Amino acid sequence: MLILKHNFSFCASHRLFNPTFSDDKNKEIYGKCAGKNGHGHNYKLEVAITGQVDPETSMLFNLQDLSDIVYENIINDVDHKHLNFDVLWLEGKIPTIEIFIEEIWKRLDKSIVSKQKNKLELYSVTLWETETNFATRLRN
Ligand SMILES: Nc1nc2c(c(=O)[nH]1)N=C([C@H](O)[C@H](O)COP(=O)(O)OP(=O)(O)OP(=O)(O)O)CN2
Repeated sequence: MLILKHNFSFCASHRLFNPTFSDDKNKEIYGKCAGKNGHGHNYKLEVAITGQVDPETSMLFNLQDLSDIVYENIINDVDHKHLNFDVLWLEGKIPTIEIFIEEIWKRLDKSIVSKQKNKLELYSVTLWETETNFATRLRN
């Protein structure tokens, strides 16, 4: 099995805050991440795809095309944005790494499947919020 990967980075701010909780409860659950004006992260994103290598092109998928898909569907929407206010597809959600990566997965899975050839499919998405806090979403 071959997995082809491309890495991306972007900057965004967010606030971990549940509007149905009191300020004290938000502070208790999210700690400093509940701060009124939010805080920023230098996010890193790894996108991995799998499929068969096309014998004519010797490529599983052109990495430039993968990069274009990720920019169009994710990076252009979130880079230098506040995730709680500026991103339509995160509206009404608490932008924890768990929720953020799931929404990224859904968008990329849809766009990669729609260009499917050679059994191409999204294999995994890994999102780093900090050097030490990160999550991986694998296909179920
Ligand atoms: N389950 C989750 N826990 C936490 C999330 C999350 O999205 N899901 N997010 C955060 C904060 O947004 C952020 O990641 C924490 O940053 P920081 O405290 O700076 O964390 P570091 O590990 O980089 O720094 P330490 O110095 O090691 O604390 C928190 N939790």
